[in-house]
Amino acid sequence: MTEQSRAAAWQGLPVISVAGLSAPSRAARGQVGAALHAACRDMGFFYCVDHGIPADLIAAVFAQSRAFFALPEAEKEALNKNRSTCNRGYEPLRDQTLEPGAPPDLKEGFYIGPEKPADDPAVRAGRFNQGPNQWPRDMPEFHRVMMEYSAAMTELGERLMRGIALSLGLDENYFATFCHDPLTTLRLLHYPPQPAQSPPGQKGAGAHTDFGGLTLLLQDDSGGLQVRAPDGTWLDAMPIPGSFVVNLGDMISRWTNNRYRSTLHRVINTSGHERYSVPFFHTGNPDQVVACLPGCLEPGESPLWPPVTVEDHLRTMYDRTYGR
Ligand SMILES: O=C(O)CCC(=O)C(=O)O
Ligand SMILES: [Fe+2]
Repeated sequence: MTEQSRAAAWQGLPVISVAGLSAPSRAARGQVGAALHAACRDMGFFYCVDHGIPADLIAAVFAQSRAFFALPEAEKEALNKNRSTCNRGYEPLRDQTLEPGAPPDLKEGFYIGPEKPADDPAVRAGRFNQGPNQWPRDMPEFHRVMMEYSAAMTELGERLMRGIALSLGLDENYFATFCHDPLTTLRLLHYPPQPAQSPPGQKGAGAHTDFGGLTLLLQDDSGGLQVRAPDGTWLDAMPIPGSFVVNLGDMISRWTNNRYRSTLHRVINTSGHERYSVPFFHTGNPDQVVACLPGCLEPGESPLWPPVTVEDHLRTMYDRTYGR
């Protein structure tokens, strides 16, 4: 690696206990809001602890994910997301290029979203990323575990968005329409060890920002996730057992005119073994128009981006990174 990197767990990425967000006391919730404010402004990334997601559910998600990626190639291919009208299912190795100009990403994945039947009005209208999932046939626990986890994570995403509202001095429910019937994506990822003789610039996931509202990431103990600090160095986001790495997506930077950051990050799996991670994207309601918040503009300052809907931004970014 030619670029400087350094350990971030205690040198840059804060660890935030979010237990207070569920407290009846407004002051306790406000304290979490203040911690979120500093983290979102400085880094756009933090470790989230005391989140209430059961450890056995997290362990079950990892176990099912490992079992899925160990299936014969033909069984995974039968669920290729090319067969889905809404980007659900299996994403083969090197399918996505997150970093423009870099080699395709050395990762394979599996996409799961809210289940909508083919006759749902949004699905009939061809709305982006909405529709039925594809499920592996001979993994009896897979569906239940993933749906239970998605439901718990959707709730955690909503809870954190209330904290973000507080952190911006807004009404706690400011993002309620954004959190209503949200697009969410549960993404299982598997990174093979990166071979020593790789093409220049090869990564597991090229440098990118996330597209939606919040990302809540589980990572195993391999390491390899790096976050770009404001001074341009790459920080290693070391695994902290029991935590989520939370980062803000493009919707929050657009809302706040970059007061809160949607920060570049990437993965390089130099651990020498398989790496598994599970990002959950709380992308938001597809119809939400995201435009610069009035409180985030100084007199004479202009918005950095025009208003956009969640759905339009997401479609643009999928097209860009999957080369369509
Ligand atoms: O695997 C990771 O640790 C990060 C994945 C990621 O950044 C993404 O899927 O957007
Ligand atoms: Fe990401």
